[in-house]
Amino acid sequence: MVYDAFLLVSFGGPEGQDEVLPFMENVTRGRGIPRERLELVAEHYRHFGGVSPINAQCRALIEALRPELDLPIYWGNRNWHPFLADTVRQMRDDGVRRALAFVTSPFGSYSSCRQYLDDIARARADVGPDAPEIDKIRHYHDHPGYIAPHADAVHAALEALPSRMNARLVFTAHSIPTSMNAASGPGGAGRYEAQLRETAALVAAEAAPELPWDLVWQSRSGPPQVPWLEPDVNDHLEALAKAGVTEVVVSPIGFISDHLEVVWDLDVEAKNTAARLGLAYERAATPGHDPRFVTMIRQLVDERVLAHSNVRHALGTVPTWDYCPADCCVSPKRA
Ligand SMILES: CC1=C(CCC(=O)O)c2cc3nc(cc4[nH]c(cc5[nH]c(cc1n2)c(C)c5CCC(=O)O)c(CCC(=O)O)c4C)C(CCC(=O)O)=C3C
Ligand SMILES: [Fe+2]
Repeated sequence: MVYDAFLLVSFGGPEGQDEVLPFMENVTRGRGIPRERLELVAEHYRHFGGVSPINAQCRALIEALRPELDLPIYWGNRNWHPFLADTVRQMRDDGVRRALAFVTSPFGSYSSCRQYLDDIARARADVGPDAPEIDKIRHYHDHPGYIAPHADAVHAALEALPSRMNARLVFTAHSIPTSMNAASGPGGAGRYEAQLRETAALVAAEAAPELPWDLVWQSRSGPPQVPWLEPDVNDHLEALAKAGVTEVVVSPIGFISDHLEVVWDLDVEAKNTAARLGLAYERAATPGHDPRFVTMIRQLVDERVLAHSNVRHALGTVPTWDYCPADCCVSPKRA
């Protein structure tokens, strides 16, 4: 396949206090999120001057990608500037015909896959019939370029624990409604949790095969009567402390960078929970723009450009696919 541009697609985040509420409204539009939850999360952004770290992280990733890619690089977000529709319009004006899109989430599910596909489709429709074709790069939950930086980070965090006695690895990812998890993957195969479990197993095997580990969930939203994936990381820390664990490494394997859900929900909230319980706590880093992660993106581009080469880096067995079928990761509201 011939591509004439690379497109980074991300979540977006506010970059000042006056941008927090309009951003939050974009995120939650039509998603049934209670007003109190919205205000609570807005407060988290306010602690950082209303500036989410995510846009700077996207800019750093783009700079790291420039020497690796032979294609012009564009960037568009779901929820904040630069908005995807503006970027796709610019691509059209620049004469781009067919672009390859990399999404800043490695996993399936409506929130982490299909919603991005819908965003791309809507942006193209906004631009009109001469909008470029845009193909999304596959999931990369078990790519060596995703596993290795996480594993090194877990290793470094373990080294920072006071003794490594009675220590436990806690992997965490964004919680989603259980119905959304069930609808993840072709035919609704619960792929979100399955992929995350595989990522966790691979990172644990590479970083600390001798240690027990768990996969837990964070940043739950939505109305209380809707079931989301559990246990929550804070509840899990309580259970571990009760069971005699004294030291934990928390590894956010669900995320590629230290965005707000990492620097607030883990570095402030979960850390406070651990302190209250007397647990030694280290949070492992995310890939960010680690050179191996950047190389991974180049390899994923090559994989699609040289479709005949048949090289498909993967350490696990949960399959990945290039084009999501129509029944893949559908919104549970519409399912
Ligand atoms: C699976 C998943 C990922 C990982 C995949 C991916 O990376 O895409 C993710 C990432 C992110 N989520 C983010 C921020 C928010 N997510 C929210 C709300 C929600 N997230 C959900 C799921 C996910 N979210 C869901 C099911 C909701 C409920 C609303 C709905 O059904 O859609 C809300 C509203 C308040 C609240 O309800 O918490 C905010 C502000 C940011 C930016 C952080 C920054 O600014 O640094 C990032 C990277
Ligand atoms: Fe999908």
